[in-house]
This record gives sequence, C-alpha cells and structure tokens, in this order.
Amino acid sequence: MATAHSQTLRISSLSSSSSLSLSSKLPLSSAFSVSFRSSRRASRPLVVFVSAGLDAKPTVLVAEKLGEAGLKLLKEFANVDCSYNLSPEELCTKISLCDALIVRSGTKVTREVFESSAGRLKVVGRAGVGIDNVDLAAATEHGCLVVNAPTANTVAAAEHGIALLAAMARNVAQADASVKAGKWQRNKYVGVSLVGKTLAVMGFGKVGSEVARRAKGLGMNVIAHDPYAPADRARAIGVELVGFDEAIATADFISLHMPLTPATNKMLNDETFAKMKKGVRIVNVARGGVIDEDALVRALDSGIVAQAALDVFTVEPPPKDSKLIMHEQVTATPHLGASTMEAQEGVAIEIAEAVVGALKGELASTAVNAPMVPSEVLTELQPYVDLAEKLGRLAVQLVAGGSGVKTVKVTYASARAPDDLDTRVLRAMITKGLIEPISSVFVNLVNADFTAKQRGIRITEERIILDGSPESPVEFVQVQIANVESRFASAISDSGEIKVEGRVKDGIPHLTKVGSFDVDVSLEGSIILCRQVDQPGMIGKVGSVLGQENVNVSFMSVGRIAPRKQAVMAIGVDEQPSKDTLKKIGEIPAVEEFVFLKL
Ligand SMILES: NC(=O)c1ccc[n+]([C@@H]2O[C@H](COP(=O)([O-])OP(=O)(O)OC[C@H]3O[C@@H](n4cnc5c(N)ncnc54)[C@H](O)[C@@H]3O)[C@@H](O)[C@H]2O)c1
Ligand SMILES: O=C(O)[C@H](O)COP(=O)(O)O
Repeated sequence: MATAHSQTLRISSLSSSSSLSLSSKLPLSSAFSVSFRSSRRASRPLVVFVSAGLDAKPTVLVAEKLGEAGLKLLKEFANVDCSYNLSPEELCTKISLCDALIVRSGTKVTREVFESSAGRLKVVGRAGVGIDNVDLAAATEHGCLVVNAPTANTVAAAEHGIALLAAMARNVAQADASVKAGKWQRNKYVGVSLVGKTLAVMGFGKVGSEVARRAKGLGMNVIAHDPYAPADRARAIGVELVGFDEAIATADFISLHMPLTPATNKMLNDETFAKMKKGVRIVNVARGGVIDEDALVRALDSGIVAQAALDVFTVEPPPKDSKLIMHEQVTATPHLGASTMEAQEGVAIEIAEAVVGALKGELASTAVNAPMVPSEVLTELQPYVDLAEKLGRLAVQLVAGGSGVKTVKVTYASARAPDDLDTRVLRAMITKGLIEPISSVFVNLVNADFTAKQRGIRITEERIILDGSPESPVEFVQVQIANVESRFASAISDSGEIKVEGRVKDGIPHLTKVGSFDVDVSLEGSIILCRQVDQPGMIGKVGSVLGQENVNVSFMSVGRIAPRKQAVMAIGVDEQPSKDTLKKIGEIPAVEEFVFLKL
C-alpha cells in the first residue's frame, strides 16, 4: 500500500488546558517532581500513578515515631494513622486500608506487606537513608514507589560516628560504668590518642565524607575507600582514596559508612580482619550486616581488633546474651545515629513532603525504585509522555481478540543525539497504555518494565536520527505490534505490523499515522477510525450520523492513497457513541470497516 496524502479538517478547536507543575524543594541537583493536570479530566495520572479515589483523603500509616513537623504536613493532606510497634501480622492487616506507609529502620516492609495491601499501597516512605528494611523488588513488582529521606540525618550520623570514635578511644562508656559501680580505675582506662592516627573511612558518601571532614579537624590522617566516589571530591577535603586492602591494612581506626548490599554484606570477616593492623579500632554507624559479628568477636578476642564501637547490629535489638555486646572492648548504642532532635525534625519534613508529593502523583526526587530523570528533561518530555500512553492505548485496542501481544517496537524519530534523549519515561507510558486497557493491572513508572516482562511482552526501542536542529526532543513516535491480527485491517502497515504514529503539535499529542495512512487527529476524547472509498460527502455523512446522536466531533482527518481510492478517516469524538450510532456509521455504503477506540 502506498503512503497516503493527508487532508486535515479541523471541525472545532480544542483548548489546551494542560498544565505542568514543578516542585523541587530538596537541595539535590537531580531533584525533581512533576505532575500533569488536565481540566478535561479531574486528575490525570501523572508520571507516576493515579491514586484511585484521590477525591477522598488518602490514608497514611505512620508505623514508627515521626517528628511533629512531618506529621503536621501529612495531616494537611491525608488521614494519618500513627500505630507504632505493630507486629508483622498487624501491619499486614492494617496495610490494606492505607495508601502510604512511613517507617524508620525498625519495621520490615516485606513482600507480604505489599501482597496484603492488594494494590492500595502506593508509596512507602523511609524516614531515613537505609532502605535495606524494605523489599524493593516486591515494591517494584507491586508498582509501589519507595522514597527515602537521604539528607536530613547525615550530620547526625557523622556526629555520632565521631562521638563513638572518641568515646571508644578514651573508654568513656566503660569508665562511666565503672565509676557508677563505685570504682575509681584510672590506670585501667588509659586510652589512645586520635591525633596523628590514620582513619580509613569505608564508604565516602554523605556520612563518610562528613566524618572524614571532622576527623581531619581532630588532626587525623584520613584515607577512604569507595569504589564509586570521585577522587576529586575526596581530594577537595584532603582525603586520599585507596583500595580496600590498603585501607584496612594501613588504618589505626576504621569507620564504616557504606550501605548494606549483597556486595557489602559481611565485608569485614575472618579473612579481612586478618589483613588489618593489629590493634585496629572499628566504628560502625552504617549497618550491622556489613560486619560478620562472630568474626568480630574472634578478632576482638585475638587482639587483632583492640576495640569496636557499634551503633548498628545484624539483628536489632541484638540478643541480650550477645557475646559481641557483652564484650569488654565493645561500646554499643541502640541505633542512635540519626537520633537528634534536629535530624528527626528534618527527616520527618523530608519524608512527609516526598510522600504527599507522590500521593499527588508527583515523582519524588528521592524515589528509590523509579528512574531519576532530571526535572528539566521531564518538563520537556511531558507532552510526549501523554502521546506515548495514548499511542500504546490505541495500538493495543487495534489488536484483534485472540492475538496475544508479544512483540512491540517503539521508534523515536529525533534530531537529538542518542545519548541526549532519555526514553525511559516514554517507554513506561507506552507500556502503561498497552497493558492497562487489557488487564486490571495498574502500571506506572515504577513497575512498567517488570509488568511488561511478566506478561511476556518484549518492547524494543529504536531511534531514527533526523537531520536538523533538535528543537523538540522527539519529532514522532511510532508504536508497532508484530505478529497479530487487527480489528481494523487498515492499521496493518506494509511490513505487516499494527502501526500507529503520533506527534506533538502545539503541545497537544496527535495521531498522525495509522498503518500506512497519514491522518491527523488530536488525541483527546476518543477516536473512530473508518476506512472508506474516497468520495465527496463522506465527512458530512459520518458527521451527520454522529450529530443526530449529539456526539461532538472535535477533529476529522482523511488520509488517502490517491483521489477516489481507499481512504482512512480519523474522527475525534468527545462522547462515546451508542452501539446504534456506530452501527449506522458501518451501514454508510462507502464505509468498508471502522473501529471505535477509547483514549
Ligand atoms: N546509624 C544510623 O542511624 C545511620 C544514619 C544515617 C545513615 N546510616 C547508614 O550509613 C550508611 C551511609 O549513609 P549515607 O547517607 O552516607 O549514604 P550514601 O549513599 O551517601 O553513601 C554510601 C557510600 O557507600 C559507597 N559504597 C557502596 N558500596 C561500597 C563498597 N562496596 N565499598 C565502599 N563503599 C561503598 C557508595 O559509593 C557511597 O558513596 C548507610 O548504610 C546508611 O543506612 C546510618
Ligand atoms: O539509615 C538511616 O537513616 C539510619 O540508620 C537511621 O535509621 P532510623 O531512622 O531507624 O533511626
């Protein structure tokens, strides 16, 4: 079939009432959040998700103590249920009534929690940094956004690290207990000095670098190990980045500041303790799991490790008879790193803003399990986000019943360099459009790739690099579904796939190609596609059938192969025509096939 010419008839103009609101309240360079509202529908989903029933106030379960300022923010927007010390069973029972959950490190947000929520839970807010207590894979599979509060407790944690370092070196806790027991043991509690000693900071992130800065102020020689930290950031505060073995072999003191991941789990173990300088002292305000605690007891007993100061433990609280806790050379605190008045107020505000934003459909800057796309990129892509979802919706509705959708090709034509166009959001929205009309699954930026994979849909992406100046990020987007039959034969392109193509014109998404026919219809309301033999009066005939039923036509366009040959008419309608009206359109003699598609 030859490429068609296109005639466009704009019957009545639609106003563009889309608005983009941006809020970027956090002091992070990549911070962004975006919401998209259109007056044509009460609350359009946004980049992340539509929360069902947002007309009613959402419910937020706060499962661990949160600062007042954060609670106040939450209460302005949601019903807030503060229920602390819930058992896992109680949490699973309550969660089915909640749209958001806020926890600190003491609550395990397991797969069972997401399953028990039966899709209602949209956001988990971790009021702090470490998200090792949240099953991220399960959250993603359930389309639940996880956000954290990564900055507000940094200084508190660093200060606690320094407090433990100094207290350990001078036996403060042991000496205090001894004095309170009525003793006066000045010789027993002679300490070691910090000045001039080498401190190895393991994990040179937010907390690690603040610890390093403070330790430099105490006159320590600071080295750091972090495979992902930029050397110039370390150099800027006079810290040398070294390899793992060099760090642990050189250090008089080791301070741990990495996250708990499969790679850091039990990073300090019998083997690595054996490589350390005899008499090394260890501080851990990161996560208990980065140390093999049994191995640490052995290293303390053998004298390889002279002392340890620990704020975090593999199991919290640790067993009362834990050899590690009871060890004379161990100073222990009950996970107090983030526990200052200031940090807890800051964390509470940071997490409340992130959770409220996410419930409103904004994508939080602190999203842990969703792509982080800079705000300016998202702003620019916003009309294409809408286009992408609608093309996905149209394409899947063109598939004939019984044909399984397995292979989808998305093509972006753009004058941008390939690495200058981030298509993750567009792909997610096409996936949403493809899957939501044919299932009860709720798809968002968080779970789009997972959901497509789970349903056996392979989505490949291709670029057409256009010449010219790349003013708009994308010239057109094509969605093709291969190996399927269509309810509308004309949607099958020359190469045998269902094909729809769209562009953004004046900020509004338009359908510009169906199969091999050029059309031009604004993607708002719904669409009737109609193949006919091109002849005078067809627009009038179809228009009058719709008019009789009071269905408002917003756009009409006819794409034809050649005058008086086959043509495809695309008609935008504001209301859904009745079956009877659609039947009447089908009965117009020149109409060969037609299909009604909901957007
Ligand atoms: N005790 C507390 O109350 C408390 C308070 C805040 C943070 N924390 C914990 O402290 C840790 C650090 O927090 P942050 O805010 O600095 O996080 P961060 O993400 O800013 O820094 C972590 C750093 O660890 C590095 N890293 C990752 N894998 C590593 C590895 N294998 N070896 C060495 N470095 C590695 C990363 O590159 C990153 O620079 C986290 O585990 C967090 O949960 C504890
Ligand atoms: O990762 C964190 O932010 C700290 O470990 C603090 O945890 P908490 O919120 O339970 O004090």
